[in-house]
Amino acid sequence: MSSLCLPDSLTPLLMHVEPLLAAADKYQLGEQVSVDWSESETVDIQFEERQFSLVFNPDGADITGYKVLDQWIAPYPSVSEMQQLVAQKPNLIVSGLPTEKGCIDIWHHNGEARAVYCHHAGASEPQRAMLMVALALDFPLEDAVTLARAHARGYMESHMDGYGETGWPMSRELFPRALTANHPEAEDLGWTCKEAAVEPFAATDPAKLALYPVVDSAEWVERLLDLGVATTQLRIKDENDSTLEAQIKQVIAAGKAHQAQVYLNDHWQLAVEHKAYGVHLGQEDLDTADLVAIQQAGLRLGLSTHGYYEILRAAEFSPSYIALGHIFPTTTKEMPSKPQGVNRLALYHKLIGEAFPTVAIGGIDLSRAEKVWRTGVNGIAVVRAVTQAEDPKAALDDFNQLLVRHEPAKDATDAE
Ligand SMILES: Cc1ncc(COP(=O)(O)OP(=O)(O)O)c(N)n1
Ligand SMILES: Cc1ncsc1CCOP(=O)(O)O
Ligand SMILES: [Mg+2]
Repeated sequence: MSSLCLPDSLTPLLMHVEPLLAAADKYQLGEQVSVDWSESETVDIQFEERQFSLVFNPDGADITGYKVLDQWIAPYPSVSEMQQLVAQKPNLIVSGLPTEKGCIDIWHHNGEARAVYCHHAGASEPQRAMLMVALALDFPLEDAVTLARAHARGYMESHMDGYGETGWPMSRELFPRALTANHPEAEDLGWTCKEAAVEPFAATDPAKLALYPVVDSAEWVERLLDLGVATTQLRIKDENDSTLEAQIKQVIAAGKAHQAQVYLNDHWQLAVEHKAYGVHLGQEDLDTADLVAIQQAGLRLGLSTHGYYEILRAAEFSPSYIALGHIFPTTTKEMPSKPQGVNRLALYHKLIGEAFPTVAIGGIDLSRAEKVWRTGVNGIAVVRAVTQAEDPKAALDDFNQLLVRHEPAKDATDAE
């Protein structure tokens, strides 16, 4: 159970908060949230042991908790000025800053500013309501900001032409775009990007993604390919492994011989050098890897994501697939984020739609595979379910029997 306590002055927002909590309940997106109000000046949110506050446009300089600036009077500050300010102030959220052609939301992430941008801001009260609700449901800040903008737009559209979404935002058109070098307006906006713009990556065959074992040796890759696995990944985390390059060359050759999709985790330079089928990279790698070199070499790219904003950011790079995780607790990798669960996964898959193939990963075994598959994802990536199976061949057979599409993927979010 978490709680959301509003100051008296914000109680009119309850008419927006309550339907959102009902939608979160319907789609089982988090714990129950109790709502209250008080004479405090701040919005107070408690989630398990974590307690924090939020204040909109405070007069005084010193408040604890997030400080949200969402009321703007011309002349507006410049985007670059706000980018620099937010980079210095971890608790500052710049919300709906008007720009020449739209509006921008900016927040702090690990010493820098991140942003989403769109052309129509939507309605401000639903935007505030979603920000608070998403935080109370324990979405990370970047997802709360992103959802808030999508909901503001959905609400506004539904009141203008009846075609928007007043419940939980789902369709991609409502969501803002992550501001990266690939956004055609980034430069005109004055937004400084670390990454370079990149062309779309080569396609992967989604039909071959269904079962996607991730393993830590060339021996395992070859064993799986011999057993008919169509997509796999070599994931060697030891940078000092003296056999790394030899194993990489071995799996690339084996993948070609079997006409299989063999991805390499992390080691993109060696992947480019030896002309691998594809590379899998994490969010942090996006800041350092040379995506242009990977794309120009014709390699496929899979990207890890852990929530709404990261999905929107990944989409900007037009990867070959988007991985969504971790879905369930896992002991294979230490995860900084929380398990997403199948219900959030269903929404992420729906958001991505047909734009990119999707792969779910993290804690998936045979007993959980069916409900993951029903979300409509194109692939299920597993480590222990195969590598620790008593009989890996039997495990592959069991997965393969399950991971078949008999009919068009049902939309799990429409299920009552
Ligand atoms: C299919 C797939 N999805 C996610 C990951 C995780 O990648 P990353 O976030 O880069 O973490 P490491 O695997 O490098 O620890 C993956 N490897 N494959
Ligand atoms: C590499 C990785 N990335 C997110 S979860 C994960 C590990 C998944 O392993 P398992 O299938 O054993 O839970
Ligand atoms: Mg990685």
